Amino acid sequence: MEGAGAMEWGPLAWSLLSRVRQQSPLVQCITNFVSMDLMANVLLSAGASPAMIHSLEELPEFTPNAHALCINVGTLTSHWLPAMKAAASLAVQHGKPWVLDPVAAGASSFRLKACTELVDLRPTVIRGNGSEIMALADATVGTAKGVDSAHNSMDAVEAAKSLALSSGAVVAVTGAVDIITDGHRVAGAANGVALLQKITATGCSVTALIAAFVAVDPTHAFEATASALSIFGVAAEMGIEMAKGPASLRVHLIDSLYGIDEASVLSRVKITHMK
Ligand SMILES: Nc1ncnc2c1ncn2[C@@H]1O[C@H](COP(=O)(O)OP(=O)(O)O)[C@@H](O)[C@H]1O
Ligand SMILES: Cc1ncsc1CCOP(=O)(O)O
Ligand SMILES: [Mg+2]
Repeated sequence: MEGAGAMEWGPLAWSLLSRVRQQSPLVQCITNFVSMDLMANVLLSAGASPAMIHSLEELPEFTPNAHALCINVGTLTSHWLPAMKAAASLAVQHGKPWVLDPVAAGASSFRLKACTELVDLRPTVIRGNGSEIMALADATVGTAKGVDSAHNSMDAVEAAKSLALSSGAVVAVTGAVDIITDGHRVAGAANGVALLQKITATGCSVTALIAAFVAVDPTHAFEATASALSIFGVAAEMGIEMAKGPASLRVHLIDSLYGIDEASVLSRVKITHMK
């Protein structure tokens, strides 16, 4: 697939979503207890095949067969960390893309150290909110507000670029405008609705959606990441037209992602190069 320099973003995002629907990539998710349900349903509604498999004993047989891996430290314990590291290493060893969600990276030194060690295992993409990306880039504890962001995504652009350059990953910062950078290029995806912040695990779920998009085009992680973020935002924009509040938005988000068509993608995707 061509990169976004040679293509419009709308057709590119539609092409990637179509490939997810056709290929139904197997996405292994090692994720927190809060997000498992929504994450699996978001992946299914986009056409991917989720598997929440995290036992250390199963990884050598399972991870090499997955098309992408998503690791999320939301409810991290010392018992889960070895499996996360082993899965990340297996993914890299077998040439599979993997995506890190450093939930509440700055909440404790244990969590920050774990996230830093995972970053050292070379994720393809890191997706977090503004506070998480700033904590990870600066290796600082205490600036976050638990799992929610105390910063705008725009506050974290320089931190994201620096983390991308030091880690080799594409870094995405979500917020009113989602920022995507490989350290050189910066794009902004302006889809989505503010009410997504009132549904737990929407950030986790969009990270898994990024894994599904990267699975079908691993050599264009920057474009795949921007496209996944924008498509998720478009589904939320369509969903909110039918929703009465967070609970019904959750339902309509899943329905909209399942039913989204080419015309909606082409008319609604709002991705722009910022640099
Ligand atoms: N103010 C906002 N306006 C529109 N969309 C938003 C806003 N804040 C967050 N989002 C969207 O909500 C989803 C979750 O992002 P975010 O809340 O930043 O992650 P997290 O749940 O990890 O903190 C993303 O799709 C993001 O684009
Ligand atoms: C509430 C909570 N606590 C630990 S993980 C988690 C879910 C966080 O989900 P998200 O980062 O998508 O808001
Ligand atoms: Mg999060």
